[in-house]
Amino acid sequence: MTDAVEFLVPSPKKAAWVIDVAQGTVSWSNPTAKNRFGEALGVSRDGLTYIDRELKDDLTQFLSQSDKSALLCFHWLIRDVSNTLYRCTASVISLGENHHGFSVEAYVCPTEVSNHLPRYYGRKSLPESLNSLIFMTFSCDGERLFLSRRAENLFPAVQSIKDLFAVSGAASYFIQRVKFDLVVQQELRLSTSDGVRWFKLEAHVNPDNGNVDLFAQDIQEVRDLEVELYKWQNYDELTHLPNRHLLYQQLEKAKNNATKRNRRFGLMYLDLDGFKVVNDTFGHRVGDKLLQEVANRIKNTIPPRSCLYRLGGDEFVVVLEHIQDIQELVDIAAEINATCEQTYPVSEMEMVITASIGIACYPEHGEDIDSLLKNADAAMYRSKASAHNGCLLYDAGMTECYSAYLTLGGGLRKAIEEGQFELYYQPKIRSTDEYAVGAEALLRWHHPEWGMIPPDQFIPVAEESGLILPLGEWVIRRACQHIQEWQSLGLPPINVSVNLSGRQFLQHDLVDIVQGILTETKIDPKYLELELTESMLMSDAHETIKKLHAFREMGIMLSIDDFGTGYSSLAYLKKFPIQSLKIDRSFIQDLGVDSDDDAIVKATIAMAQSLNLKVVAEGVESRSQMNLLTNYQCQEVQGFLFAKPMSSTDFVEYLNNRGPDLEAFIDPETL
Ligand SMILES: Nc1nc2c(ncn2[C@@H]2O[C@H](COP(=O)(O)O[C@H]3[C@@H](O)[C@H](n4cnc5c(=O)[nH]c(N)nc54)O[C@@H]3COP(=O)(O)O)[C@@H](O)[C@H]2O)c(=O)[nH]1
Repeated sequence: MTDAVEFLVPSPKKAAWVIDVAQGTVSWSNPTAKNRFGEALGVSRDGLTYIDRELKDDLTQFLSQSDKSALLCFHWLIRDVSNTLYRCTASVISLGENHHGFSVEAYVCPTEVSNHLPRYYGRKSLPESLNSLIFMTFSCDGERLFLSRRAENLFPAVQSIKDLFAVSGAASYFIQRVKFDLVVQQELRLSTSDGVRWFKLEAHVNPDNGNVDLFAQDIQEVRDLEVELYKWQNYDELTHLPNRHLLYQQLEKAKNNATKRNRRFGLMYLDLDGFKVVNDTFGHRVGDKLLQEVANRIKNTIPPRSCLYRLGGDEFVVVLEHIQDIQELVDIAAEINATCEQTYPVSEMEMVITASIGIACYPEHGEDIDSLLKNADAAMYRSKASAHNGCLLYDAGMTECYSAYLTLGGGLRKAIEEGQFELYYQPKIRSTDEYAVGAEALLRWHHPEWGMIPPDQFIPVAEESGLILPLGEWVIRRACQHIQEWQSLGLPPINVSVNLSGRQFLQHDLVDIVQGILTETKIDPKYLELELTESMLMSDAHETIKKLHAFREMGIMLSIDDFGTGYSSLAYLKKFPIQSLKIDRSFIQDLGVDSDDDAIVKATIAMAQSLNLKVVAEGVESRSQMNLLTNYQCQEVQGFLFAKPMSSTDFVEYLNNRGPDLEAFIDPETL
């Protein structure tokens, strides 16, 4: 190696070699070049490394045409042993008298550049392909020397390299790095004539003249896609709230902070009460709108520095850091409950929805994220089971109860197959003579291990899983079989009502199923009554009315259950072919105590009578309630004052004692 060559080689880390053009050989190469490029430098023969024939011809031609005293460069592409593309920059050097060669260095080459870079660009005008790239040259002081056509269009006002950058701090840092490292790749925001955009920059200091060659690749679209992808992975599309993925990340951070600083943080699990019914009856569009409204309301209720997440469906989680004591969490949850239950104007309706909340606090209720979430969920479930629109703080006893809930779904399927269900009957009492003139069929599950499970607990699970369809069909069939059995025992033929669930009512072949059961059990349809809820009627009104008329044409009685708790008004009910309505027991509870309830009950009875509807009051527990209802001219009552729900056998006995005389029997349809 000559002294000149040694002087030219900048750093042992950089691949560098020398080409003797006349011989067509690599006359010297440093270890980096040998290791990195191996045979790509040239083919070894007789102790010499011969360069590619075509390259030799090009270099020879280049030498013959150029002024060898000028610092000219020649460029070509080469791949290293791992197939990475490099750009070779060769400068003319003297290898002796009238004997010239090239000193070569290689730089990693961005793919886009590699596709366009011509074999030679020296100092001649840039070829078309390079003009379509964003390529710029600046002097070592940062002054603009050259801009390709595309760069010119994007950065027309650029005089100095600094003018390119959207953030001046980023400019100084980038320029410093280029001066120090000579080759820099970085993604930065540049100010273009189209506004600020993201670019991938690759800058090289040209070893021949110290100028900075800058290739820029517009990656704004890639960045936009990355942002979209991030949003898609971490945010809920409907409510724009962060999702489960971000929740786990924040919980980990909250836990680490709390552990380090010996602090608490709280977690609330929220689930909307009866949201499924809203979806089933009003459709998903209304359901979605309601979810957005609820999410906004909760977000505006929780304190700053807490965050609301949507887990999916109607489930939300609130994470509250910097909590002083657990009572603070309970107070915030109560506040959420209070704001949630205010009406929501959705699709020209005033909708009501409440939330059940379970609370867990770190570290008291779990030392890891999964346990905390599980325990808050268990508390939420417990809260929902005891009353809607409530909140409960986790305690250890809830876990057992919760696992029972989770296994209910699997148990239900088996229970249907193994006949663990039974229908109980609660009499409906005629106010004038207090005889039982009807009954409501109420489902009971005798679980082999857990004993009697109340319907409030398993009906929602059955709805969720779809098992309500076979179960609901079983209920109608069993009730009709009992009606038939009781009549064959010579008892007065009374009317029996069966509860329909929302999902069951939407079943497309429900009318056919009921018709099939009536044919099978041979009972007169007028003794069967279907109890619907207000929300069921609000769904697809046209389909609903069609279905209700089909039932009426069959002779089946129709009634509205839990009247007053839903969305409809008596005037609205006029549209439907129903015969009776049942005032919800929440209005009966405080009769004679809360004058508002008295007023509502009185007005409902009066209006129902004017519409020719029979009124049944449910949940009558005391004589004073009964007296008031009789005064208000309520035709029928149902409640523990007279009888709790009982098995069919007990009901037969009850009817024998309390049922109307056959001779004095009044046909329910005439009531
Ligand atoms: N889709 C179906 N739903 C059903 C079916 N069977 C029952 N259910 C629904 O489950 C809810 C709870 O029912 P249950 O535990 O049977 O409670 C009923 C009565 O026991 C109770 N009741 C009656 N009188 C009183 C009283 O004086 N006080 C008091 N605290 N409770 C009383 O009310 C329930 C009957 O309510 P309702 O149906 O609104 O008339 C309940 O919503 C059932 O509808 C089924 O087969 N399918």
